Amino acid sequence: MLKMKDILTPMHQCLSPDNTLLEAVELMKKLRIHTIPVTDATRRLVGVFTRSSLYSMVLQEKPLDTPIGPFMKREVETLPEDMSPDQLERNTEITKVGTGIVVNRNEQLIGVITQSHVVSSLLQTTRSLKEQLEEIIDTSKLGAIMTDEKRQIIFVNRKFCEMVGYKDSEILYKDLADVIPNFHLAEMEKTDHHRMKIGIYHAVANLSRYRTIKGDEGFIVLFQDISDVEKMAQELQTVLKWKSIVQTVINNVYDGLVMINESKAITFISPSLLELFELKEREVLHKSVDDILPELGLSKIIKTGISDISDMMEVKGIRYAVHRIPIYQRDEVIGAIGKIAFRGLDEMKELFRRFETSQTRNGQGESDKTKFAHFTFEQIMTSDKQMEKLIRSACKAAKGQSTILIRGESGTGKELFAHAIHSASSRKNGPFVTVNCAAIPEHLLESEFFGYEEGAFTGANRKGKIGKFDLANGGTLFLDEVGDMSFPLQAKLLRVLQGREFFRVGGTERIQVDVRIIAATHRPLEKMVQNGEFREDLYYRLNVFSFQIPPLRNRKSDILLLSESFILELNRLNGTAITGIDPDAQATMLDYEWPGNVRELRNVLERAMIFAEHGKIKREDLPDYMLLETENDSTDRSTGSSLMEKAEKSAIKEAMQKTGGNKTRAAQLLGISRSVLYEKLKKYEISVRL
Ligand SMILES: Nc1ncnc2c1ncn2[C@@H]1O[C@H](COP(=O)(O)OP(=O)(O)OP(=O)(O)O)[C@@H](O)[C@H]1O
Repeated sequence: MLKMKDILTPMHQCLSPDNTLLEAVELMKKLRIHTIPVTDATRRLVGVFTRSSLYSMVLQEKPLDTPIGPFMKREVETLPEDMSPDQLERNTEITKVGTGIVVNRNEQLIGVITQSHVVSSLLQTTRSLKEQLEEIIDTSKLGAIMTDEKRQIIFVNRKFCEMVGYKDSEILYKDLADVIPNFHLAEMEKTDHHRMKIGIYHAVANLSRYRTIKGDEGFIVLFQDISDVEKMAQELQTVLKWKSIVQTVINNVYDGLVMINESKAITFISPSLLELFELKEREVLHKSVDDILPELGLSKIIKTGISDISDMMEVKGIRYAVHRIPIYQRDEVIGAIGKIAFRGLDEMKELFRRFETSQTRNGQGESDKTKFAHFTFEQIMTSDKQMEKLIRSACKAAKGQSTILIRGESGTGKELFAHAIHSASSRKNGPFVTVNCAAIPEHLLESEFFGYEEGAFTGANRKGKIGKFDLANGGTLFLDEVGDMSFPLQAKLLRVLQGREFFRVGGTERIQVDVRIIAATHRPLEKMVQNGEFREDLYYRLNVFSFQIPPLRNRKSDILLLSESFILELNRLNGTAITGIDPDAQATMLDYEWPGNVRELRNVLERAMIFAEHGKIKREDLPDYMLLETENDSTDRSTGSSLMEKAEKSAIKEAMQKTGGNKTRAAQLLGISRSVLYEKLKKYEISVRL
């Protein structure tokens, strides 16, 4: 860029109009310029004495002492001294005069600018620009080459020489293809960036075209060395690999892990912990642990710097303990780790014990169980409208003294209802005694009900025994599986129900009792009455209030509601850490027919929870027969019932095999009652000797 101060020749000496021709020629010679400014006494410019002024004086043979005033040129092109470089450059391009006269604002002479000064200054600027550009290109991290129209290399920079391993003299004027054999112009032109290997370097090449002075087309190719980037990518891969290894280790070695920094912000949290507390990583990271998981009490470790173990705590029925450990750097606490244990807490038995004593367990021993009702209507969980109506009606019926008959498939909650009715009745403080009419051997049924007098039998029981009616005096007698009672006993029962009195086996004393009867059965009593298997009079005696509990398959919403509550209860009972059921498994459960109803649901969950151990129950944790049934069900619903029977048969066979033919245990395993198991064994002709 042209600058006034670089090209200006200051004029300390100049001419006045009175100076002679001789003085003018002498000054021209001395200053070696052809145009000399002429000023007045105040240095104001009045004209210029040029070579043409000199020629005309000589041609007119003016003597050497002639004053130059009349011969000087008066119209002078002047340049203001504060001209900007841009204006100066523009003026240089358009001016016709060889010497510019520079004046100040008062038209006083400052100096002159000659064309030769401008040219040499321009040359100098161009040269330094070229040098700067070459330096930039040469020190660039990009390899650069330039070819002429014949693909011959006419310029290379230092980085490119380094990449190809040649000196510039070995490359210049060589064909591009000879220097980089894998440089394929056609391919290069397809994309903006082309990855290629040059020597040991990984590079991205970028091609552009330019017009040579002759108007032909040459190329400029820039090569970006991405070896470092590649190396970084490889390192990143390794780091990522290690990250997943460490993550897997952390997830498996610890049940749950959370780390915080000195500002109590969460810096790491393991997936199992997120799942346990139903959190999302992005909502948790870098947030204060006091806001997200205050129950862990982790932040206090930052203050105390002393590690400790929490008491047993509980979330969603899953018990856990937190081992809080400070992280030290030199003597300073820079964070803390919370190690949460919730799987296999065997080693924490002591904590368990402490916890257990603070909880009231519902198992209170067999004898108590038979004497008191353990459930109330509040404990019957449902979100089903029909069930809710049923509960309301049963609640009302409970207030009276009438006999109540509860109907429903196996495992629907008939016994639960019986308990609840008793608990809601005026007899709630009296005994609640259960007799499973199907489980007592035929020949003992009578003595079970009515007891026997001392000496009625020989052997171990000769001391006598009071029967269930006696036991239930003042309370409720629950006759479960009443449809499975033998015909003769039905008559005896009817008599008691009518007269509220009976004789003990071997006794003569008439015993009177105040007992309310609640009976339950899954059997079709009406059909049995028709077939003469069940006494009609007993049927009417029992059927004063009758409640039909709908099967679980008809109250789908209860499947999930009950599951949720069973998971909580079973986590507590078995020390598992199940957080829920994943959507696939839920769909399977909703599809399934649940022949064993709520009892089967509980058993299926218990088994699945033991398989899954922690996290969510997955479809594969459910029993095979359920998967088989729901699979077949979804592929072909028209053959549903036969497939269900097939699945049921195989489940029963499996249970019988597993229990070595023990029907009580097999029925428990299947979640059905013994009498239902008998029926099914008969229906499917499954041999008891397996
Ligand atoms: N609505 C419910 N809410 C909570 N638990 C339930 C519910 N219904 C049933 N259960 C549970 O399911 C299991 C089976 O219930 P219950 O023994 O009362 O069924 P049942 O109809 O009497 O069976 P069976 O005819 O085989 O004797 C029990 O553990 C009971 O606590």
